[in-house]
Amino acid sequence: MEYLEEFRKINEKLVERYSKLDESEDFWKYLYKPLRPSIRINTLKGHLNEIKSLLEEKFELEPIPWTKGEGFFIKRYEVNFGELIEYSLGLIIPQEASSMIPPVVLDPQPGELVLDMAAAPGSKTTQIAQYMNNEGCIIANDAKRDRANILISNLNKAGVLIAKVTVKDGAYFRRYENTFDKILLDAPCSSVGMIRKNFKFARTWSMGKVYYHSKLQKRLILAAYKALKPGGVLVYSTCTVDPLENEEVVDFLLQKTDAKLEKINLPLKSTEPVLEWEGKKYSDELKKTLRIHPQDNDTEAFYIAKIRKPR
Ligand SMILES: C[S@@+](CC[C@H](N)C(=O)[O-])C[C@H]1O[C@@H](n2cnc3c(N)ncnc32)[C@H](O)[C@@H]1O
Repeated sequence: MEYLEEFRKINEKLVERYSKLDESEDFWKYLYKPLRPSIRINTLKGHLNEIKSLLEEKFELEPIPWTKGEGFFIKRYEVNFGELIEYSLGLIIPQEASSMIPPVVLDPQPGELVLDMAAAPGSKTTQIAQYMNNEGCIIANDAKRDRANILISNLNKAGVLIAKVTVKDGAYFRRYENTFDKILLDAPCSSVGMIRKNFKFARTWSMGKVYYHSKLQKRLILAAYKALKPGGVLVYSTCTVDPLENEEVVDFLLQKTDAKLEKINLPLKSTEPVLEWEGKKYSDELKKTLRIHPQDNDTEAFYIAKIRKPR
Protein backbone atom coordinates (compact mmCIF):
# COMPACT_ATOMS: atom_id res chain seq x y z
CA MET A 1 0.00 0.00 0.00
CA GLU A 2 1.25 3.48 -0.84
CA TYR A 3 0.58 5.23 2.46
CA LEU A 4 1.85 8.58 1.25
CA GLU A 5 -0.61 8.45 -1.65
CA GLU A 6 -3.44 7.58 0.75
CA PHE A 7 -2.64 10.69 2.78
CA ARG A 8 -2.33 12.76 -0.39
CA LYS A 9 -6.02 11.95 -1.05
CA ILE A 10 -6.89 13.23 2.45
CA ASN A 11 -4.75 16.38 2.60
CA GLU A 12 -2.22 17.25 -0.11
CA LYS A 13 -0.66 20.13 1.84
CA LEU A 14 -0.01 17.94 4.87
CA VAL A 15 1.94 15.50 2.72
CA GLU A 16 3.84 18.27 0.97
CA ARG A 17 5.04 19.77 4.26
CA TYR A 18 5.93 16.68 6.26
CA SER A 19 7.57 14.81 3.38
CA LYS A 20 10.25 17.49 3.75
CA LEU A 21 10.48 16.86 7.47
CA ASP A 22 10.75 13.05 7.30
CA GLU A 23 11.60 11.44 3.98
CA SER A 24 10.99 7.88 5.16
CA GLU A 25 8.07 5.76 3.96
CA ASP A 26 7.72 4.50 7.51
CA PHE A 27 6.62 7.93 8.70
CA TRP A 28 3.44 7.67 6.58
CA LYS A 29 3.02 3.95 7.17
CA TYR A 30 2.98 4.39 10.96
CA LEU A 31 0.87 7.53 10.79
CA TYR A 32 -1.72 5.36 9.01
CA LYS A 33 -1.56 2.42 11.41
CA PRO A 34 -4.00 2.33 14.39
CA LEU A 35 -2.37 2.89 17.78
CA ARG A 36 -1.54 0.02 20.11
CA PRO A 37 -3.89 0.20 23.13
CA SER A 38 -2.11 1.10 26.36
CA ILE A 39 -3.00 1.82 29.97
CA ARG A 40 -1.49 3.20 33.15
CA ILE A 41 -2.14 1.44 36.45
CA ASN A 42 -3.37 4.00 38.95
CA THR A 43 -1.49 3.40 42.20
CA LEU A 44 -3.60 6.06 43.95
CA LYS A 45 -6.39 3.46 43.94
CA GLY A 46 -4.55 0.23 44.72
CA HIS A 47 -1.30 -1.76 44.68
CA LEU A 48 0.42 -2.02 41.34
CA ASN A 49 0.97 -5.80 41.46
CA GLU A 50 -2.58 -6.54 42.59
CA ILE A 51 -4.13 -4.50 39.78
CA LYS A 52 -1.66 -5.97 37.32
CA SER A 53 -2.69 -9.52 38.34
CA LEU A 54 -6.35 -8.65 37.78
CA LEU A 55 -5.53 -7.42 34.28
CA GLU A 56 -3.36 -10.41 33.47
CA GLU A 57 -6.42 -12.63 33.89
CA LYS A 58 -7.82 -10.92 30.77
CA PHE A 59 -4.90 -9.56 28.76
CA GLU A 60 -1.30 -10.01 27.87
CA LEU A 61 0.58 -6.95 29.15
CA GLU A 62 3.83 -5.57 27.77
CA PRO A 63 5.63 -3.03 30.00
CA ILE A 64 6.18 0.42 28.47
CA PRO A 65 9.92 0.82 29.08
CA TRP A 66 9.93 4.61 29.59
CA THR A 67 7.41 4.62 32.48
CA LYS A 68 8.16 3.94 36.14
CA GLY A 69 6.62 0.44 35.96
CA GLU A 70 2.96 1.48 35.78
CA GLY A 71 2.49 1.76 31.98
CA PHE A 72 1.58 -1.22 29.77
CA PHE A 73 0.71 -1.96 26.17
CA ILE A 74 -2.24 -4.32 25.97
CA LYS A 75 -1.29 -7.02 23.55
CA ARG A 76 -4.63 -8.64 22.91
CA TYR A 77 -6.46 -6.19 20.74
CA GLU A 78 -10.17 -6.69 21.43
CA VAL A 79 -10.26 -4.22 24.33
CA ASN A 80 -13.30 -2.15 25.14
CA PHE A 81 -12.09 -0.15 28.12
CA GLY A 82 -15.61 1.09 28.90
CA GLU A 83 -16.69 -2.46 29.80
CA LEU A 84 -13.85 -3.11 32.26
CA ILE A 85 -14.66 -2.91 35.96
CA GLU A 86 -11.04 -1.84 36.57
CA TYR A 87 -11.69 1.16 34.32
CA SER A 88 -15.00 2.07 36.00
CA LEU A 89 -13.26 1.98 39.39
CA GLY A 90 -10.40 4.18 38.22
CA LEU A 91 -7.82 1.42 38.81
CA ILE A 92 -6.56 1.80 35.25
CA ILE A 93 -6.38 4.84 33.00
CA PRO A 94 -6.27 4.34 29.22
CA GLN A 95 -3.46 6.60 28.00
CA GLU A 96 -1.37 6.63 24.86
CA ALA A 97 2.15 5.37 25.58
CA SER A 98 4.09 8.44 24.36
CA SER A 99 1.73 10.75 26.27
CA MET A 100 3.13 9.17 29.46
CA ILE A 101 6.58 10.67 28.73
CA PRO A 102 6.11 14.34 29.80
CA PRO A 103 5.17 13.54 33.46
CA VAL A 104 8.08 11.05 33.63
CA VAL A 105 10.44 13.84 32.49
CA LEU A 106 8.82 16.35 34.89
CA ASP A 107 9.47 13.89 37.75
CA PRO A 108 7.23 15.62 40.33
CA GLN A 109 7.90 14.76 43.98
CA PRO A 110 5.56 14.47 47.00
CA GLY A 111 5.11 17.87 48.66
CA GLU A 112 5.87 19.97 45.58
CA LEU A 113 3.74 22.76 44.10
CA VAL A 114 3.00 21.87 40.46
CA LEU A 115 1.21 23.77 37.70
CA ASP A 116 -0.38 21.78 34.87
CA MET A 117 -1.12 24.71 32.57
CA ALA A 118 -3.23 22.96 29.89
CA ALA A 119 -4.53 19.98 31.80
CA ALA A 120 -7.82 18.68 30.35
CA PRO A 121 -8.88 15.87 30.07
CA GLY A 122 -6.30 15.15 32.75
CA SER A 123 -4.43 11.97 31.91
CA LYS A 124 -1.13 13.69 32.71
CA THR A 125 -2.52 15.41 35.84
CA THR A 126 -3.53 12.02 37.26
CA GLN A 127 -0.08 10.65 36.40
CA ILE A 128 1.55 13.62 38.15
CA ALA A 129 -0.63 13.09 41.27
CA GLN A 130 0.35 9.42 41.22
CA TYR A 131 4.07 10.26 41.22
CA MET A 132 3.43 12.76 44.06
CA ASN A 133 1.59 10.06 46.02
CA ASN A 134 -1.24 12.56 46.60
CA GLU A 135 1.03 14.82 48.68
CA GLY A 136 1.60 18.47 47.75
CA CYS A 137 -0.54 20.58 45.44
CA ILE A 138 -1.35 20.62 41.72
CA ILE A 139 -3.00 23.57 40.02
CA ALA A 140 -4.72 21.90 37.06
CA ASN A 141 -5.76 24.57 34.59
CA ASP A 142 -7.54 24.58 31.25
CA ALA A 143 -8.89 27.50 29.25
CA LYS A 144 -12.04 25.65 28.20
CA ARG A 145 -14.82 25.24 30.75
CA ASP A 146 -16.41 22.18 29.12
CA ARG A 147 -13.03 20.43 29.06
CA ALA A 148 -12.36 21.49 32.67
CA ASN A 149 -15.57 19.69 33.69
CA ILE A 150 -14.26 16.47 32.13
CA LEU A 151 -10.95 17.11 33.92
CA ILE A 152 -12.74 17.38 37.30
CA SER A 153 -14.63 14.16 36.71
CA ASN A 154 -11.44 12.31 35.69
CA LEU A 155 -9.53 13.60 38.74
CA ASN A 156 -12.36 12.43 41.01
CA LYS A 157 -12.50 9.02 39.38
CA ALA A 158 -8.73 8.60 39.73
CA GLY A 159 -8.79 9.51 43.44
CA VAL A 160 -6.66 12.65 43.03
CA LEU A 161 -6.96 14.62 46.29
CA ILE A 162 -4.40 17.38 45.75
CA ALA A 163 -5.62 19.20 42.62
CA LYS A 164 -7.30 22.56 42.41
CA VAL A 165 -8.92 23.10 39.00
CA THR A 166 -8.87 26.56 37.44
CA VAL A 167 -10.36 27.81 34.14
CA LYS A 168 -8.00 30.49 32.82
CA ASP A 169 -5.98 31.35 29.78
CA GLY A 170 -2.63 29.78 30.74
CA ALA A 171 -0.88 33.15 30.34
CA TYR A 172 -2.79 34.30 33.46
CA PHE A 173 -0.20 32.46 35.58
CA ARG A 174 2.58 34.85 34.62
CA ARG A 175 1.53 36.96 37.63
CA TYR A 176 2.71 34.17 40.01
CA GLU A 177 6.37 34.90 39.36
CA ASN A 178 8.93 32.38 40.69
CA THR A 179 6.20 30.29 42.39
CA PHE A 180 5.99 26.69 41.11
CA ASP A 181 8.51 23.88 41.70
CA LYS A 182 7.44 22.14 38.48
CA ILE A 183 5.32 23.17 35.51
CA LEU A 184 3.93 21.07 32.69
CA LEU A 185 2.90 22.90 29.53
CA ASP A 186 1.33 20.16 27.41
CA ALA A 187 0.41 22.72 24.82
CA PRO A 188 -2.61 22.94 22.53
CA CYS A 189 -1.26 22.08 19.06
CA SER A 190 -2.14 21.13 15.49
CA SER A 191 -2.25 17.46 16.64
CA VAL A 192 -0.54 15.62 13.76
CA GLY A 193 0.34 12.94 16.34
CA MET A 194 -3.37 12.26 16.84
CA ILE A 195 -3.90 11.20 13.21
CA ARG A 196 -3.33 7.61 14.31
CA LYS A 197 -6.37 8.00 16.60
CA ASN A 198 -8.59 9.70 14.06
CA PHE A 199 -8.05 10.70 10.41
CA LYS A 200 -10.09 13.85 11.04
CA PHE A 201 -6.83 15.37 12.36
CA ALA A 202 -5.33 14.87 8.88
CA ARG A 203 -8.39 16.25 7.12
CA THR A 204 -8.56 19.38 9.29
CA TRP A 205 -4.80 20.11 9.42
CA SER A 206 -3.79 23.44 7.86
CA MET A 207 -0.90 25.89 7.95
CA GLY A 208 -3.32 28.36 9.55
CA LYS A 209 -3.60 26.00 12.54
CA VAL A 210 0.17 25.66 12.75
CA TYR A 211 0.72 29.45 12.80
CA TYR A 212 -2.12 29.97 15.27
CA HIS A 213 -0.76 27.40 17.70
CA SER A 214 2.87 28.47 17.34
CA LYS A 215 1.91 32.01 18.40
CA LEU A 216 -0.21 30.77 21.31
CA GLN A 217 2.50 28.35 22.45
CA LYS A 218 5.10 31.15 22.56
CA ARG A 219 2.79 33.23 24.76
CA LEU A 220 2.14 30.28 27.08
CA ILE A 221 5.76 29.14 27.37
CA LEU A 222 6.92 32.63 28.40
CA ALA A 223 4.21 32.81 31.08
CA ALA A 224 5.06 29.32 32.32
CA TYR A 225 8.75 30.17 32.57
CA LYS A 226 7.94 33.31 34.54
CA ALA A 227 5.84 31.33 37.03
CA LEU A 228 8.64 28.79 37.57
CA LYS A 229 10.78 28.93 40.76
CA PRO A 230 14.53 29.39 40.27
CA GLY A 231 15.93 25.85 40.17
CA GLY A 232 12.54 24.53 39.02
CA VAL A 233 11.70 22.43 35.94
CA LEU A 234 9.33 23.28 33.10
CA VAL A 235 8.41 20.52 30.66
CA TYR A 236 7.09 21.67 27.29
CA SER A 237 5.35 19.06 25.15
CA THR A 238 3.15 18.74 22.07
CA CYS A 239 1.66 15.82 20.17
CA THR A 240 2.63 17.25 16.82
CA VAL A 241 5.63 17.24 14.50
CA ASP A 242 5.73 20.76 13.11
CA PRO A 243 9.03 22.55 13.90
CA LEU A 244 7.12 25.84 14.26
CA GLU A 245 5.26 24.36 17.24
CA ASN A 246 8.25 22.55 18.71
CA GLU A 247 11.89 23.62 18.23
CA GLU A 248 10.85 27.14 17.18
CA VAL A 249 8.88 27.66 20.45
CA VAL A 250 11.68 26.39 22.69
CA ASP A 251 14.29 28.35 20.70
CA PHE A 252 12.15 31.47 21.25
CA LEU A 253 12.20 30.85 25.03
CA LEU A 254 16.00 30.38 24.99
CA GLN A 255 16.40 33.69 23.15
CA LYS A 256 14.07 35.66 25.42
CA THR A 257 15.11 34.30 28.85
CA ASP A 258 17.97 32.65 30.77
CA ALA A 259 16.28 29.20 30.41
CA LYS A 260 18.56 26.16 30.14
CA LEU A 261 17.77 22.85 28.44
CA GLU A 262 18.54 19.48 29.99
CA LYS A 263 19.09 16.28 28.06
CA ILE A 264 16.30 13.71 28.35
CA ASN A 265 17.61 10.17 28.81
CA LEU A 266 14.95 7.52 28.43
CA PRO A 267 14.97 4.02 26.92
CA LEU A 268 13.30 4.89 23.61
CA LYS A 269 14.09 5.72 20.00
CA SER A 270 13.81 9.25 18.70
CA THR A 271 14.35 11.40 15.62
CA GLU A 272 17.00 14.15 15.47
CA PRO A 273 15.52 17.49 16.52
CA VAL A 274 15.24 20.06 13.72
CA LEU A 275 18.01 22.68 13.92
CA GLU A 276 17.24 24.42 10.64
CA TRP A 277 13.82 24.93 9.05
CA GLU A 278 12.65 27.13 6.19
CA GLY A 279 15.93 29.07 6.19
CA LYS A 280 15.87 29.70 9.97
CA LYS A 281 18.56 28.27 12.27
CA TYR A 282 17.81 27.19 15.83
CA SER A 283 20.18 26.87 18.78
CA ASP A 284 22.36 23.72 18.90
CA GLU A 285 21.08 23.32 22.46
CA LEU A 286 17.85 21.96 20.98
CA LYS A 287 19.69 18.70 20.37
CA LYS A 288 18.82 18.01 24.02
CA THR A 289 15.08 17.89 23.26
CA LEU A 290 13.15 14.78 22.30
CA ARG A 291 11.43 14.54 18.89
CA ILE A 292 9.46 11.34 18.49
CA HIS A 293 8.02 10.31 15.13
CA PRO A 294 5.32 7.58 14.92
CA GLN A 295 7.68 4.95 13.53
CA ASP A 296 10.33 5.42 16.26
CA ASN A 297 8.49 3.43 18.94
CA ASP A 298 5.19 2.66 17.18
CA THR A 299 3.39 5.39 19.17
CA GLU A 300 1.83 8.78 18.62
CA ALA A 301 4.24 11.52 17.56
CA PHE A 302 5.47 13.70 20.45
CA TYR A 303 7.93 16.47 21.19
CA ILE A 304 9.28 17.08 24.70
CA ALA A 305 11.72 19.64 26.11
CA LYS A 306 13.05 19.72 29.70
CA ILE A 307 13.78 23.29 30.74
CA ARG A 308 15.40 24.49 33.98
CA LYS A 309 15.42 28.00 35.44
CA PRO A 310 18.87 28.77 36.88
CA ARG A 311 19.02 29.56 40.64
C1 LIG B 1 -2.94 18.73 24.43
S1 LIG B 1 -4.37 19.19 25.29
C2 LIG B 1 -3.93 18.79 26.96
C3 LIG B 1 -3.98 17.33 27.28
C4 LIG B 1 -3.78 17.06 28.76
N1 LIG B 1 -2.52 17.62 29.24
C5 LIG B 1 -3.81 15.59 29.08
O1 LIG B 1 -2.76 14.95 29.20
O2 LIG B 1 -4.92 15.04 29.25
C6 LIG B 1 -4.27 20.93 25.30
C7 LIG B 1 -5.31 21.63 26.16
O3 LIG B 1 -5.03 23.04 26.13
C8 LIG B 1 -6.24 23.71 26.35
N2 LIG B 1 -6.02 25.12 25.96
C9 LIG B 1 -6.21 25.73 24.75
N3 LIG B 1 -5.86 27.02 24.82
C10 LIG B 1 -5.40 27.24 26.08
C11 LIG B 1 -4.90 28.40 26.77
N4 LIG B 1 -4.79 29.56 26.15
N5 LIG B 1 -4.54 28.26 28.06
C12 LIG B 1 -4.67 27.06 28.70
N6 LIG B 1 -5.15 25.95 28.10
C13 LIG B 1 -5.51 26.03 26.82
C14 LIG B 1 -7.24 22.94 25.51
O4 LIG B 1 -8.55 23.17 25.97
C15 LIG B 1 -6.75 21.50 25.71
O5 LIG B 1 -7.50 20.87 26.71
